[in-house]
Amino acid sequence: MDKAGGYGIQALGGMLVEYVHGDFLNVVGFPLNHFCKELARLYYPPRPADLRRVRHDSIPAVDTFENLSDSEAGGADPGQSAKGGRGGEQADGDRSQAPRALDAALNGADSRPRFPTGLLELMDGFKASKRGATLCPKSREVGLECWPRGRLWDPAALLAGQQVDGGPQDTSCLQGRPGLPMADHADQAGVCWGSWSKCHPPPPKVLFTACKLKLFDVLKDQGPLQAVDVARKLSTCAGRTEQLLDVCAALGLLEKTRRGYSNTEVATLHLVSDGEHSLQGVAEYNDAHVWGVFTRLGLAVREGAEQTRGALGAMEEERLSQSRELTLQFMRAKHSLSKLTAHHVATAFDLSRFASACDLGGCTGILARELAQEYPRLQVTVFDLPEVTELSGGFQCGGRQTERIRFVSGDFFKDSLPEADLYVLSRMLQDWPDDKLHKLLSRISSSCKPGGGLLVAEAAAEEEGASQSPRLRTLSAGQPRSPDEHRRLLQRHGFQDVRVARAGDLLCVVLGTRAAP
Ligand SMILES: C[S@@+](CC[C@H](N)C(=O)[O-])C[C@H]1O[C@@H](n2cnc3c(N)ncnc32)[C@H](O)[C@@H]1O
Repeated sequence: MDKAGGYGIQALGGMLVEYVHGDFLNVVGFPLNHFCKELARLYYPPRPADLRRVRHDSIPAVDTFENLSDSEAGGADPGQSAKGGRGGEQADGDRSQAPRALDAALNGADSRPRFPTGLLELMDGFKASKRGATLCPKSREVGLECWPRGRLWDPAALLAGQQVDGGPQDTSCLQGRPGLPMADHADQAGVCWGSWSKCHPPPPKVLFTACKLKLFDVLKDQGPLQAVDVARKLSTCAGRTEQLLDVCAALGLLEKTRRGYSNTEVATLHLVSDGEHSLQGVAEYNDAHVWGVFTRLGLAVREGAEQTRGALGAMEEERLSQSRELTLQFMRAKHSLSKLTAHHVATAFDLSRFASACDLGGCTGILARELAQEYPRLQVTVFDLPEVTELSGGFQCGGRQTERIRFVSGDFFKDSLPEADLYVLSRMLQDWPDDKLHKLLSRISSSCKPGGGLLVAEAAAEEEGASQSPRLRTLSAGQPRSPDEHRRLLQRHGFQDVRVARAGDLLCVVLGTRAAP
């Protein structure tokens, strides 16, 4: 009986406690959070990237930590965390960030999941691939232990009309669309799909189909379930559903035990449609608008990438004005991906010297929100096409930092750019053909004041000289660039002191400072 209440909340006695309102550690008896905040005010804080999440196994409900932060965000947001941190180059440091960074670590706010590289490669895996690769990319990170077979995508072999191991011929059985063999999608150059077997549908398509059927939602709420029960709930064919479930299990998206199928961690986190970190939007968009383009690989090679893009009807952005539903689908895809990367981009460098930023093509404003959250003095403008900004309201989730974010409609090729100390281009450059890319960069360069900055975040391509996988880009008129190519691009447009950082597995972030003209 050495405890005030007769038991220790940090030990077995924690079982008696339903929830804690406030600071768990205060209840334990030592206000460690407060103590550390005070320490952080005295000393320079560690970078978020260097912090490890503090775990207390004896804490009865981890949720009790969620709202401890008195940081700018007004509480813990599962979207903010310390996994990324000022990732690349040494930031100069900003003392005003100190309590926040430490709060985040101590308060368990670093609940951002590890970057699901394997899953995204699975979703995007059909766009380009490594020749002869087994496509088992870093799969352990996300639980994608193995793919059904090796050498799934080999563009060179496809073009040569050779057979490719383990590929699908017909996914229609899984989609309930009888008699629509993949051969129907074969492009005009005669790309041979014939060797894909019905038992080994293309992994991305399996994933898209499972998402579309809401398979992961059903298992989240009611799993583990036997195949026949899943089929009943989805109103699908029992035999085909079992095959779909088995392939999902082989891909590491589901677990199969005697009790039935259940979601793996990666599925729970990223494939359940209402999850905070759901990538359903990406799956939905890729399935509806990207998959079909890949099947026109031969046309792309014969007539050029822009032709292939043209096969969709128009450039992606031009099509946005054609349908509100398409625009929303596009925004959902960018939004869900950006949620995973925005923090890495915002913290790749210390941007605290800038008072204002403009995210060009900022879409739903996820990066703007992260920037405003990370830099308490920063005013952020999201600049995007009118059809996008008009729908952006549906993606906002409040928070104090939104007062410092505004949305401006316009076309960055025609309209004057909003004034800002820092211009941001996230995932904007690699899809544009060179002429448009240079036009955009030169407009930014003219608007940017000396001493101002340009921050570019793009999917990281291999460094020049590294052994590069052969690529066939079927979708885009642009091209991925290596960090050095980005550096030269910015220098060419009047930016100096260009620094490069890696942000997560996916992105390369580049920051340049506008030289005096
Ligand atoms: C590939 S998305 C990138 C979205 C976001 N930056 C991200 O990192 O997820 C391209 C964005 O640029 C916008 N965009 C395309 N052309 C534009 C233009 N001419 N003027 C303004 N925004 C444009 C699109 O509406 C879209 O939101």
